[in-house]
Amino acid sequence: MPKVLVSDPIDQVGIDILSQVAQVDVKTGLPAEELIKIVPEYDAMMIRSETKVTKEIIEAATQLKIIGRAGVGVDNVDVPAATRKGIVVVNSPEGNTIAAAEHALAMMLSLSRHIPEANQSVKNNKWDRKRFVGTEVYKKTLGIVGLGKIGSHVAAVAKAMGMKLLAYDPFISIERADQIGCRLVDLDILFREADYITLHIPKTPETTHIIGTESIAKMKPTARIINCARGGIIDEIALLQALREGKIAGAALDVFEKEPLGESELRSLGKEVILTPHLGASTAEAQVNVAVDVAEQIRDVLLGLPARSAVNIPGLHPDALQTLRPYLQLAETLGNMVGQLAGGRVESLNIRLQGDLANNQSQPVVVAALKGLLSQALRERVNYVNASIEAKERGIHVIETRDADVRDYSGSLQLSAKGALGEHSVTGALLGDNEIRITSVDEFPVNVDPTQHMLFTLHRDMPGIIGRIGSLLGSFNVNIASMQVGRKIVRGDAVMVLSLDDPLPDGILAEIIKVPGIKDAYTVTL
Ligand SMILES: NC(=O)C1=CN([C@@H]2O[C@H](COP(=O)(O)OP(=O)(O)OC[C@H]3O[C@@H](n4cnc5c(N)ncnc54)[C@H](O)[C@@H]3O)[C@@H](O)[C@H]2O)C=CC1
Ligand SMILES: O=C(O)CCC(=O)C(=O)O
Repeated sequence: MPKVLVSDPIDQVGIDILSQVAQVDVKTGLPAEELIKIVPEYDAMMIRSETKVTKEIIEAATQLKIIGRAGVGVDNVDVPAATRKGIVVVNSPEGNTIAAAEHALAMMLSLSRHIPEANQSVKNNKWDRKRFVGTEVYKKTLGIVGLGKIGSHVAAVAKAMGMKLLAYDPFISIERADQIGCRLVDLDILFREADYITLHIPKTPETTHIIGTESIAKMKPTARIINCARGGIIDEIALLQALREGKIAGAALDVFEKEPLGESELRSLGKEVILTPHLGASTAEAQVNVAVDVAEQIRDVLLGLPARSAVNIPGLHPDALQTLRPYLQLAETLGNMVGQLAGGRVESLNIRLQGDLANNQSQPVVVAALKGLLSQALRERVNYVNASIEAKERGIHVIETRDADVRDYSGSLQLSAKGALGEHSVTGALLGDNEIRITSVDEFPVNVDPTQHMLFTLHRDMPGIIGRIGSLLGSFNVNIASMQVGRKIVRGDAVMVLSLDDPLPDGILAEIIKVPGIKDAYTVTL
């Protein structure tokens, strides 16, 4: 039975799902050294934000297949290291959207009405109403940085509260922002005009310290900042100084440059600052959502099924995946075949997606072709996660072309690879029952059912040649299952594709090439 390590607190519903297929060990709060020691035992890890899955932990893992992050941000996982090792990283992109958005809105209202301090004051037996006069959010301007899932929900609620909405998101269209009721502006305008600024972006090199001394200098002295996204998007030292000097009116932070927040002068500030311990996703509903979402994906991957929200392989809706699955098999077979025809050391792979395959959902087909191409060299080390990165590291130049007008079959795929034995191409399609057919080799039309052992020849189309090859194979006790010849003109060049019941013995290729009229011969083993 596979083993799953749950190293952060996860809702029981997730543990129950995993327990159907695996032994589940819940060990929370382990130091990194302990994780490095025990990770070789595990096939899967399930985490929230506390566990940092570092390169060292990933390198120590010997059978880890999947890391499941019960939440959105995967910045606590070294995704490139996982990818290189072929480990799938999955998350729950939507499970805590509402929780995080509501936390940001709660922070905004709490800042406006000083709720945490007022509450503390009453609990301290005071009745101080003057100190806690607040401001309304109605008709104020909210600047939303990052108009994705959480930012959009914040926008919808803020709009209902009568706020004016500005947004900055370089990856969102004006039409989408219009639909949400936001005016898309550049960051400079947002900083200058907003009364409240709420951050809903991932932490990346571009977004690190996007709020710092320079940006704060552009803000209104009445501005309030809310960060329920990631620590480090705000420069905490610059923020502290700005709050002390009254350059802005307040800040509400759920996330910090270092978590848990250690010694920090932010703690010493008054009602202008609200701090929560990374609670954005901490609602009962969100924790059930993310636990189910991620546990189901871990279960599926352990059962050999694809994950629906992998961050390091092309994601696909399950329905789309169902349609694409036979094409993935086709692409892998063709990739494997063309890699062998090209003789390894492939420099370039041209992938031509034709007919229905020319749509944008077919990216995984490209990955499958690369997986097939590299499978001779890397065997089980290559998978859907690391195929693209392995191809890149080997310097394989991948060119994709899409042609929806080629309609010989509903969808077909042509791969051309240039390697040690020159440039070769194979085209394949699926028959009605999803059976794979090779429909051309080096542009010569054929109709071949690929089998484990195959022989390809390039020869002159002339009488007697097929018989000679047949006799030669017979003399080596190799049984021919089927044979196909493809030619463009009579007595010109032709290809012969033989499916064999037996592997070709050593030395036979050299004999085949000696047959008069044979120009080249290749073996392929699938
Ligand atoms: N405090 C908490 O507990 C939680 C925090 N989060 C964090 O909230 C953030 C947003 O999450 P979602 O809305 O689900 O993600 P999302 O992917 O739906 O949205 C992120 C948006 O940021 C935009 N973006 C990316 N780079 C940008 C840049 N340089 N400038 C401006 N916009 C940029 C993207 O175009 C996208 O629209 C993530 O960092 C996530 O980790 C999410 C859930 C809970
Ligand atoms: O697991 C948590 O509570 C943190 C959630 C979070 O930050 C995220 O989903 O990105």
